[in-house]
Formats: sequence, structure tokens, C-alpha cells
Amino acid sequence: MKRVELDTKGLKSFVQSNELKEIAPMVQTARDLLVHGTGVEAKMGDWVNLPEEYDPVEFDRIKDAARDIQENSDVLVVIGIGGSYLGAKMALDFLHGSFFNLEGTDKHPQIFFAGNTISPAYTADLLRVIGDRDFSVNVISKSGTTTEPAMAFRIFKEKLIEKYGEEEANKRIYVTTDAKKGALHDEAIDQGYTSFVIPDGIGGRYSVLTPVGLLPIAASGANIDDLMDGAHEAQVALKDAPLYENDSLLYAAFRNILYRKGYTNEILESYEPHLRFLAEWWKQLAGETEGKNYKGIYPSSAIFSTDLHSLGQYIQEGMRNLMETVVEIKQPASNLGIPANEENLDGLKYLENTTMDEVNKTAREAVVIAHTNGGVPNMLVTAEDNSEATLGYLIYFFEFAIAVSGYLNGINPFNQPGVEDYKQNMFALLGKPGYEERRKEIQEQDNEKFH
Ligand SMILES: O=P(O)(O)OC[C@H]1O[C@H](O)[C@H](O)[C@@H](O)[C@@H]1O
Repeated sequence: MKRVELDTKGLKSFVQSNELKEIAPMVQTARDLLVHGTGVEAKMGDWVNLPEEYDPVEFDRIKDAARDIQENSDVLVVIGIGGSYLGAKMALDFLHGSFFNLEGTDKHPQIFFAGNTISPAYTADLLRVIGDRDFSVNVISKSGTTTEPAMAFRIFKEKLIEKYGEEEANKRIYVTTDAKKGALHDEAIDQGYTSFVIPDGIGGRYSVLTPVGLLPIAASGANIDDLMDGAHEAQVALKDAPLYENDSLLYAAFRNILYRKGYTNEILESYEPHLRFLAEWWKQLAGETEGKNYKGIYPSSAIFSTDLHSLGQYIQEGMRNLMETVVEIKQPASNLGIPANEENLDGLKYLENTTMDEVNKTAREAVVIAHTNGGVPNMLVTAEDNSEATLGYLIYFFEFAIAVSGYLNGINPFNQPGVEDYKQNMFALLGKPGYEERRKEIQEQDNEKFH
């Protein structure tokens, strides 16, 4: 068994073999563009070989920094947004479960995330939760100029300086940013912050296996050597294997066959709440890679069985433009039996010889039958366990499939021009110097009323 496998039983009545045969050569071509670096913006495909090309010296520096943080901090605040946030958060939840921060141990700090919102309430709440405890900050921004993390960095840097004075505060600031340019890069040089590099050839949503994810993951006590080994296992298994022996390529092929048949929304689901952020990370990876030229599968997510009680009605009987991809952990970190109860007032006696995991997996089987019968095609991605190696493999599996999907649909998988519009408007409305013209345009638009 590979660490991650694709099960397509839930596609039987939706996809014909000839359709897979028809798309096969196009999928192989898209993969070749990615792997041979001949596709558009190929320079951003360095993550493909990252598991065997990452810098071992910086990797050891990350582990050293993680140890320092574990020794001198009760809290680590990770400041970043988008690809500079979601990968680390996803990994911590996947590896450590839903209550990592509440299981206070002296082995690792609590790890909180800031700078992924402009909410003063969220930020003030976090400042209050930290209180007067010892803390460090890892500020992450590839561009070094994104507004949300920059605002949060000012706030948490001020708190560090108030608590420790500038010299000690500077020792508690870890920067992950561009190797050569950007406001964060320049400040790190000026102030002597410990800093790590986001490689030029790896964009934010593909950067979780760079220092962007590795420092927070290492600080949590997880084994980043195993993480990279798992990603390397995936690179060996997936990079060159032909379509029919390549579950990542098959996932790309099937989701695109379904997309072309009108299933334009993909819901990534899990029956494990601690995989909620796996879907959040995947939504940026898929949505920001594919949503271009007014095309692309819209990525959404759900946690079952919880959301079967809220979204179940729509999925069963709403518009038939949905496909579902369930991510399931074969060997969950824990399992529980159903306690015996003589009175059996709840009628659960029939479950007393099963475990919660058996019931959870049976629920998934039952839901797939109901939803496929209702006209919703289903795929199942099975991950062996919630180990670092399996997570590394899973990250590579999805990054590879989504980038191939992008090339398959003739778009640039590595840019994100569409995120600039709102930023220009925000800067104009906030009165940022240089945006006066844009501000005037917006005000003129405002004056146009329906007649
Ligand atoms: O890492 P940064 O440069 O701060 O960018 C953080 C995020 O913001 C950008 O607007 C893009 O939407 C994302 O692709 C990126 O991950």
C-alpha cells in the first residue's frame, strides 16, 4: 500500500473508460510540461524537486531555531496569510489533532496564527491569550509587503519590545521571506533577525515544505526529516510514473473529466475535524491555481459527519454540479470503543462491539452510496496515517495533481493576478500615497446611481 491511494469506485456511473483514455494523452502532456519545466512560468515549479534539492544547511538551521523557540517560549506566534499561513496551520492540525494548544507540555510552545486577518477582535483576543508569557514571532511573507501580516507584525513586535527591550525582542523574531528583496528582507538585515528563505522558484501556495511550513512544524515538536522523506517518497512515486500507475495524475484526470461534464464544484471532505485545514490549504492551492480565464473547478470543503447535518440536504438534492473528494486516514491516531449499557435506552446496543472509527468509516461508505445515487460523483483519497511522512506524501500528491490540472486547462498554474484588484482598491480607499487616481475613479463609480 502506498501512503496515499486514490479509490474511484464512486465514479463508476459518472465516467466511462473511454473518457479516461481520451484525456490520458493530455494529462501526460500537462505532466511533462511541469516535470520538464517547459510549461508557462516553469520557473515557479521548483517545488517538484524540492524533496531532494532542499538546502540541508538551512534545514538544520530551522531545527536549531525550533529548539531555541521550544526552550525560551511558551507561545510562538506565526504571522502570515494565504500560502504563508495555511500550510503550517494545516500541518499542525493534521499531525497533532484538534487540541494541540490545550495539551500544555514543556516540550513545545502553544502555536497561534496572526496576520491572516484584519480583525482587531481576533488580534486583541490573541494578545490577551498570550498575556505576559514568554513568546517568539515567526513572520512569514514571500513578498514582504502583504498588508495583513505587516500590520500584525507591527503589533506583535511592539509587544515583544515592551516585554523584552529591543535587543532581546530582535532575538525572538524569526523572518521567512524572499532571499534578496522586500520590506521584510530589508528589516531582517537591519535588525539582525534570524531569517529563512522562501525560494524564488516556489510560490506561496506551493511553499509548505519550505521554511514557510518547516519552522512552525519543527517548533511544534514534529519531525521535519520524516516530513521531507514522505514528500520524497511521493516525488519518486508520482513525478514520472505513467497515468494508470499514478494516483495523483488519475485524480487530476478524473476531476477534469467531471469538470468538463458540468461538475464544476469540488468539495474536499474529511470525517476527521483535524483535517479541516487540510481543505483550507487545498482550497487556496486549487482555487488560486485553477481559477483563471473565467474557468476552473470551484473548491469548497466540508467536515462530515458534522456537515451532513447542515450541507447534506444540498449535496443530496441541490444542483447537480458537485463532485466530492473524501480524504480518509486509514489508521487514525486514536480510536474508542462504544461503552456497553444494559438499559440500552439509546438503542445503541448494536454498536457496542464496534469502534468509533468503524462507525465513522461505515458512515463514509453510506454517504458515498447515497450521494452517488443522488448524482454526485465521489473520489476517495486514503492516507495511511497522520504521520509526518504520510503528510509529506499527501502534500506532494495534491500539489502535483493541481499543478497538472492547471496546465491541462491551458492556464498558468503559478500566478495569481486576480488577487491584485481588491488590494489596489483597498490602498486607494485607505489613502495610500500613489493611489489618488484610483480613489477618484472609485468615488466617481460611487456617484453613479440606478435611475
Ligand atoms: O507570502 P506573501 O507574499 O505575504 O503572500 C501571501 C498571499 O497573498 C497573496 O495575495 C496571494 O493571494 C497568495 O498567493 C499569497 O500566498
